[in-house]
Amino acid sequence: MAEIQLKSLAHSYSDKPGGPEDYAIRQLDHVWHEGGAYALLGPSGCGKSTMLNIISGLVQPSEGEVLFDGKRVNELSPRDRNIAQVFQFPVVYDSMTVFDNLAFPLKNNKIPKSRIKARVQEIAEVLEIEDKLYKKAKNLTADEKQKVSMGRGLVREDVSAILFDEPLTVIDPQLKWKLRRKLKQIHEQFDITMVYVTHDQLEASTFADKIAVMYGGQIVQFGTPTELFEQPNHTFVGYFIGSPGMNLVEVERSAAGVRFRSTQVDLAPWQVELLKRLTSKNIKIGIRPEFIQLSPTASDDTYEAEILDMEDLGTYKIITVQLDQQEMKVRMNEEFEGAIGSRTNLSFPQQWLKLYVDEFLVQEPQ
Ligand SMILES: Nc1ncnc2c1ncn2[C@@H]1O[C@H](COP(=O)(O)OP(=O)(O)OP(=O)(O)O)[C@@H](O)[C@H]1O
Repeated sequence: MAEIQLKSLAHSYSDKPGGPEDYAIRQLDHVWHEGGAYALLGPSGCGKSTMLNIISGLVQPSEGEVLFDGKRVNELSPRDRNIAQVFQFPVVYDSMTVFDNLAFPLKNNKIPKSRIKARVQEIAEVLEIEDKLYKKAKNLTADEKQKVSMGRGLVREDVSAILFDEPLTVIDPQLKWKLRRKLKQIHEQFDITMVYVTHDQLEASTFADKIAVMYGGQIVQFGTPTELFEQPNHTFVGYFIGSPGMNLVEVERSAAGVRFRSTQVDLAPWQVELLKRLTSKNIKIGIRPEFIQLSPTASDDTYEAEILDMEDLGTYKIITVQLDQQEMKVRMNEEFEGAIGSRTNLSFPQQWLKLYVDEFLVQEPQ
């Protein structure tokens, strides 16, 4: 097991990178602590696979250092880094039995035969493939093959970390949740540093204790699922996490806060104060659909809006409202009654109204 530290890391696939847009990873510092269960979450092309490949040694970073337990490993080959990597598609030797596939990494490391047998048996039991041990891998289903791929990573006791690159892509939807739970159990049992790459927020939050959200080659937030939901540090996190994502509205400065068109939105005094000190005109307010309140009656702190649409999702409803030409989503419980085309009154509880300048959250001074 190891702590993995990325120090001033950047990577461009181009020999002569011009601007930041030529970088798959833009200057970042990050630590994956020993024994943690982490997810690396982000949209296609944001640099997730590049980061995993840099950690495992398949890609040499153009700038910066990779440290395992404080020691630089940039010059070490993938084999010498002792990292197991599980890819989207199973990597198994079809002509070998499941036993031989699982034993392969151990035979390579010259582990005694009796130990290999015991360890392969243990891992096969954990993955529930012990009845397949003497079958040829080519006769397995896609998800069984992927279990073997995972097993090949888990079987080595000296492994520093296991990196999973969208490992459930080829798995049947019904089996996905089962395998995800299995991975979680494996983490608890073996206490190995695990980094799980996905673009699916549900997969990320069921597997990981902490999630790194990646966007445009940068980690824009590293936090627990609750932190990412309640306190998104970047507009992208607000938009990407949640279903639907955060309502984000472009605004301008005003005396007591901000405004869009003729709608004045008061902010907390500390937010007004900090906004005065910043010069950027790229200002947004953000509020999650779960935190907007709707009421049939108007009061001093409500805004009159129109209900444009209602989507009944069984246990809750997603209401689309329009306030001063601005559409917003509101999540209400199933009892909510309202008619499309009717008026309603919105309020934005101050604790959940976030302010973003240049896409980053303006944080309350401690
Ligand atoms: N071998 C390569 N040569 C050149 N550019 C590459 C190479 N691999 C990736 N890229 C580019 O680097 C950027 C990051 O890609 P990367 O595969 O790391 O993202 P990702 O988040 O893993 O995406 P996906 O989920 O689609 O795999 C993308 O713009 C991609 O086109």
